[in-house]
Amino acid sequence: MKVIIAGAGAMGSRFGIMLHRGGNDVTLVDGWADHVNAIKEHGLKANFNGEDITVKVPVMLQSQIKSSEKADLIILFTKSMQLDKMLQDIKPLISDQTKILCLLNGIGHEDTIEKYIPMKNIFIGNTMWTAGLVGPGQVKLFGNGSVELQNLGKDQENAAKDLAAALSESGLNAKYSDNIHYSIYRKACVNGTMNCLCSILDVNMAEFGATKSAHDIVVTVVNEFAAVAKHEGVNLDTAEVVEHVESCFDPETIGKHYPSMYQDLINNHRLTEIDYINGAVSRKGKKYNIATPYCDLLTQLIHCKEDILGAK
Ligand SMILES: NC(=O)C1=CN([C@@H]2O[C@H](COP(=O)(O)OP(=O)(O)OC[C@H]3O[C@@H](n4cnc5c(N)ncnc54)[C@H](OP(=O)(O)O)[C@@H]3O)[C@@H](O)[C@H]2O)C=CC1
Ligand SMILES: CC(C)(CO)C(=O)C(=O)O
Repeated sequence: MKVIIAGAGAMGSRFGIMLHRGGNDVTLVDGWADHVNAIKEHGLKANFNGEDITVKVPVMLQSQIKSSEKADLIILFTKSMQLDKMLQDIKPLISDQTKILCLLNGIGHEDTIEKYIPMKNIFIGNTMWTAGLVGPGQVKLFGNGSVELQNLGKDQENAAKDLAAALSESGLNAKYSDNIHYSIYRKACVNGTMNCLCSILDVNMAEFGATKSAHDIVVTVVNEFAAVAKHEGVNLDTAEVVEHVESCFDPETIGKHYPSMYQDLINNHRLTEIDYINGAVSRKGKKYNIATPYCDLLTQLIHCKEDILGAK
């Protein structure tokens, strides 16, 4: 399968490496010139579960895509703020058969994708895999994960199941979901707690989980997400979602991970995806007349931190 990874940062590199090792024809596309040049020159370097590996894969700078062979599958892995621009830039790689799979964190990305891609070719989902960028051309990958996905287009259920099976052949542990909007809200609850709180408190997920207030904060934030989701026809089982969120505290699995928002804001002084996570719940809360005080405050605190750190 010819796979393009559109957004080859930490997660795009993980998926690129795993799909390449699984025998697929993988090309990376990214907008960060130093990263692209490092991969071109030295290959993509990864510490993969403790083993140092180098993977030689083709890589293209997003601004320099001309015409090329069309992809069977494009996996979108930009940050939320970069998604629209990436979709504009990868047009030459898309045929009317190309499947587009979006695995970004956050709520509502289908609204952006639908502007560029016919519904029948759109697949959305989320992932519990983790990854960290060490520097240009270099990533650190540890732990296990999973992917859930579903088709947005009618009559594409078998295509979605085939796609999940193809990802699983490369070890990505992907499953078809028959209610992906539930799964996306459930994952957004993980990000709506872990990402902002670890960034504000300067801790990893296990360290946050070990605090006395962690459980109460998680329950309150999950309840705010659930109240908003209900207005959109998604009925979250809040007890199960809290349990799912708190499974991230385990230092034996992914607890030692610093969430992607921490990597952006604290390590790299980059703007965050907060407006697509807690910020999206705040906005929807106002629209539906639902109070979301924790999401409002967490969004404001992350924006304060962006200002303090001069994030760009
Ligand atoms: N990291 C994780 O563990 C997880 C992340 N996700 C989600 O996956 C999506 C992709 O996230 P992730 O892979 O972490 O993104 P990264 O921050 O690793 O990469 C995204 C893009 O940001 C730019 N960039 C990143 N770091 C730098 C830097 N230091 N200097 C200059 N540019 C930089 C690059 O593109 P450009 O130059 O075009 O800006 C890069 O392609 C997000 O929606 C995220 O929430 C989901 C699960 C886990
Ligand atoms: C790993 C996880 C689940 C932590 O919130 C994540 O999605 C991220 O880092 O953005």
